[in-house]
Amino acid sequence: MPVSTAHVATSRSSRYIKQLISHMGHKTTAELSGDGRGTLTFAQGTCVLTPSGDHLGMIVTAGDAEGVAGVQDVVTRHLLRFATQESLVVDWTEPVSGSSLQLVDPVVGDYLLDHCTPAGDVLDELVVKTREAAGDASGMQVSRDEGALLTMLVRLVGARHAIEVGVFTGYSSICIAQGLPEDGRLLACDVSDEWTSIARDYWERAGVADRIDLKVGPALETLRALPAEPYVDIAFIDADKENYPAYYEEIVQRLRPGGLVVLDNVFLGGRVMDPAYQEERHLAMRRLNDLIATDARVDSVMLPVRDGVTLARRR
Ligand SMILES: C[S@@+](CC[C@H](N)C(=O)[O-])C[C@H]1O[C@@H](n2cnc3c(N)ncnc32)[C@H](O)[C@@H]1O
Repeated sequence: MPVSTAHVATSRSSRYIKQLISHMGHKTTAELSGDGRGTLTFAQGTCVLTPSGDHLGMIVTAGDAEGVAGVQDVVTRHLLRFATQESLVVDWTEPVSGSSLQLVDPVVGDYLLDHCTPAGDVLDELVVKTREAAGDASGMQVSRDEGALLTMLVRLVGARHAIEVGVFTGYSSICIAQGLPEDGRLLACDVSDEWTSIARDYWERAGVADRIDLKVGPALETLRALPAEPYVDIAFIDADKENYPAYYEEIVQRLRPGGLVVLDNVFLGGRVMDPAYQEERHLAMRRLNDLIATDARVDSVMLPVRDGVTLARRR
């Protein structure tokens, strides 16, 4: 389903959203949610309006490019009519389908892989081993730049207590553990004995096995059994997407002030922006991304690293 967005520079976004919702509510379905977002639903498609201090965010989706143009036209005309005290520039992006979004240009992707700290022999060998053992599923492994980012974040936070949800063959756990001090601990959660047996082998080879406690079983049960205290310095979530909101909730309440939760795949390959995708994992990720952006417990930023990485830092 084609999607198009516009960021309109203005300090009056909340006011415009209320005006649009109130005015268009006479002609179409118009809803204002508790966090100030507006949704206009037309026969051709929808427009979601998001308020911000310095701009109005708009996302239009429709069945085809013609429908997108129709919704853009109605919303733009009304918005410009309400903007009597300023001259707004409404510049829509070309419509693109969520599943065909090019999140990182391959040229940029290759260039940045060549410009971060080398991963080292053990991690390079683990990439090869994972490809042999897991075939197509090896795509679940974090990339070298994302691994370097994890090590960097662990060090920047000065972490001693880390949690990982989603171990697979252990690449990201090695990156996290390598950032910990000698007496640091990583609680690594996964349901698979098969994948984590490879992880154990490579943790040994990387010299970090003594810092990692592996817990095989549903991660939600493992997290719920942890002390309900703010002792966690950093957590990395990279497992079943349907459970992300529950993982986030269990972890955020255990983060110490300044502690960080890192969430992988928050774009779901671009599908999170495209309402044509309505499976449970799409709905869960959309819900969580919206929640984190307005969660008063954390400061957050979403990075276009690979498939999207959110950093949420406990206040
Ligand atoms: C995307 S992979 C993790 C990749 C890993 N971070 C890496 O860098 O190699 C997702 C992992 O989550 C695990 N997983 C899926 N559902 C789970 C659950 N309910 N609890 C714990 N782990 C789960 C899978 O077994 C899989 O190994």
